[in-house]
Amino acid sequence: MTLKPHIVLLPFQKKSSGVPISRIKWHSLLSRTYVTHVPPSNAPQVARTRNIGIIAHIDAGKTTTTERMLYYSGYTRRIGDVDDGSTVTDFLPAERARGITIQSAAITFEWPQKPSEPESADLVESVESGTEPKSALSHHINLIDTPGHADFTFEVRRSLRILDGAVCILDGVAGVEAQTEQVWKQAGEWSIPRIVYVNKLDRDGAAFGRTVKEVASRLAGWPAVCQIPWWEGGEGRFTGVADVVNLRGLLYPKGGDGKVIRVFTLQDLEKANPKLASELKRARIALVELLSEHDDTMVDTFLESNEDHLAVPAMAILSSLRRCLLAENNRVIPLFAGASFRNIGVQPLLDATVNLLPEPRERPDSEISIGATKIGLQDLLIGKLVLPNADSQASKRGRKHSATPSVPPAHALEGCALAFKVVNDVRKGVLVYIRIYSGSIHRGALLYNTNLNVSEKATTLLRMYASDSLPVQSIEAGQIGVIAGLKHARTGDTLIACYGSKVVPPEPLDRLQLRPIEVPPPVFFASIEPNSLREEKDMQEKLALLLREDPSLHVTQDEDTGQILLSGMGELHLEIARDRLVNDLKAKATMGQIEIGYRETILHPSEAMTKIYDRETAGQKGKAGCTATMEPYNTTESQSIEPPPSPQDLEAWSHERDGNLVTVLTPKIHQDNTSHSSKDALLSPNLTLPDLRTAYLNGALAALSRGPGKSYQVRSVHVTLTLHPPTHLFGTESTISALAHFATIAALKDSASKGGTPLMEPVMDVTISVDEASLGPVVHDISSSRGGHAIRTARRRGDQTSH
Ligand SMILES: Nc1nc2c(ncn2[C@@H]2O[C@H](COP(=O)(O)OP(=O)(O)OP(=O)(O)O)[C@@H](O)[C@H]2O)c(=O)[nH]1
Repeated sequence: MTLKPHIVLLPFQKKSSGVPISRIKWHSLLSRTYVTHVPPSNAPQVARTRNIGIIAHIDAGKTTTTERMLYYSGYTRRIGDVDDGSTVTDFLPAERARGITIQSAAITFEWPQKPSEPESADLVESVESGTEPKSALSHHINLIDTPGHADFTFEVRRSLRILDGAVCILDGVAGVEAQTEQVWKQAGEWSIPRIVYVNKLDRDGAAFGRTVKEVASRLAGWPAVCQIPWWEGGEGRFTGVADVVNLRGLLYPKGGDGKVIRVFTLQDLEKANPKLASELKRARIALVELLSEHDDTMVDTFLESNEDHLAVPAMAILSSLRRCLLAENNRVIPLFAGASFRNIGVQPLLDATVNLLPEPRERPDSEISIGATKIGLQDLLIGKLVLPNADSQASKRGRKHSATPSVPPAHALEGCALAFKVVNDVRKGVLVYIRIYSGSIHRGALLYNTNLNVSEKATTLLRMYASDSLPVQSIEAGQIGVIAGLKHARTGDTLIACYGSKVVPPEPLDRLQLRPIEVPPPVFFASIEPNSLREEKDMQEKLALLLREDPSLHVTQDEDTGQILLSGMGELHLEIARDRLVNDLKAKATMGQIEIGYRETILHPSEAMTKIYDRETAGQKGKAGCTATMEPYNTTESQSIEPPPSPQDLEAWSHERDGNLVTVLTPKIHQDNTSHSSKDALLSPNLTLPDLRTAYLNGALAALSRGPGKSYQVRSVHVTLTLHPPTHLFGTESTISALAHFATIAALKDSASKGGTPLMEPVMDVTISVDEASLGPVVHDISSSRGGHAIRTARRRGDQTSH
């Protein structure tokens, strides 16, 4: 089979050296005319959609690469520059001022550019039958540019969960860096297929071979080298790439914008640059060998090609790479080369994202939860879920328990989306970025927020092009879009649309939540004060908006001083939050010094402290009680800690949160709501056992949020709350929660009276990678001036750095 590249080779030109060189314009095929037409479709097809993220260490060149992508796709007419603050994606003033990406920006563009003439049916058929690469047809790319700084890890995680694939950019000089390993691991947690782009190969000290080795050792995979760098004269200037899949050289004329590329076939290359040609052949052999180890079809193709590595068709290699990349537990990492700043290598990278990374339907079913039940969304839609009624909220709403299990009315679900980002736009107001996981969301649809239990109307739907937007009528499954004007939705909320615009979806769809992201506890805080009393309300509103945008920020109020405290993940995180609040949202407020979020703990176990509530409220008799005991709890040994031994008729339930363990002990409740020791109904009719546990847990957590010493959060304690029938009966959820709160505070005070509440400061385990020569000074610096301890130094395999 001969591979027809989706580029037109212009007639050979003879250079003075006599070497034939073909000259192409990337995607110039798009100007061809065709006879048969595909009917135009308004909704972009899911198969032609890629939801792609760019992940990397800070400064690896994510924004620079994104700017080139936008330029080559025709979205921008000039190339934006990070260094003069003229990029499209880093559009926040703070991002432009600092030259770093803070918020992920979602941008949509077409790659290759949509042709002026409709695509021919022949071409579509060739792509569908696998004789032409997918990149021969225009695709809809939703690109998320993510921040690289460690303080914005949460922002990266939030973007990662909605991606179908990712491009990991490496700095060709620095290689695989600490944050690269981190984000790589995080992307792995969501099983996101990833390709690697080695950038900055134009810089002095760039080492492609070493970077490939680091990909193998530090990202724990098998690098499938799809391109090798083309250095002028073998070691000089970086001038292009040799394409291992298609066996050709792509030379970028110096100083150009990268749109014109000279293509060399292998035969051309053998004459023009024999060294590169032989490297290219060796790389091809290695690629075919690697794929054969992971993909049986490649073994067959290799045998059919008379065991000639060079004769294996390019399309077979592309398909094999794709199969490996999409396989469960994949370890093959396709690797590309370039220098985005010099406009080298970006178009082939775009082709690779289309050809290798999956479309939304090729991803595993998205995990959802309905109460404590976890299931795939598609499984829910095809009726695989049967919920036991104990888990249902029926009892909460005063409905009687029913013996028959309930099947969720999945057919009522019109659309299900995740709000993955909230941004306040100066002109357009609050924009909520959503990814649709099922069905579609139409303009005017009533959306039920299952996290907040509120409904709101999607009056305006938009497709975003960085800071520009285009109104649309609907957003379909697999797509990313924006809803403007929502008043409540926060980052991470699940939004549900039901047929018939029901205000509350039928049970249990009202509790359907797409897998949430754990928000890590904050470690730094600062006070925020309005400049005058009149500004307080406005500041509070703007803080609320900031929290909708970024759930890793927390706002609390000191009960004694009334001071408002803003806490976050790091100093930079809080500084940026202040910039957003004061400069962008124009709140008239001042932020105090950034301080460390200490924690309080206890040293001794407490006595059992019981609190009883026995009173008539609104004509109803109520009686409830709770006993709390507390003991030190070592989180590092949490695996080995078992729930405390409980008497035979008691049942233990434990929950760990922010380094504390809360155990709730209740009698074993029989089906008829009685227990072993009593024939009376144990729980009031409006209360289920899960409700009771949640109420206890909330009460205990509220008590632990403020220590008795210096009002810092309490950590490393184990609270045990016990419900004793028949004393502790008939409370409502809020009285039970309040009792658990008071009982826990009493236990905390009792422990504190025995040995005080020592303060704990956050300690981080940090891995520092340095070259061997700098090891001594760095260790000295850490221990002498920064009070740190180097726990271990080790040499990375196959690399000159120690950590
Ligand atoms: N020499 C060279 N410099 C590059 C290249 N790509 C990016 N840079 C420079 O590297 C610096 C960082 O580039 P960015 O694109 O902002 O990197 P980033 O990964 O988006 O950075 P953050 O958003 O802060 O995480 C800028 O000064 C770029 O001009 C390249 O291919 N070659």
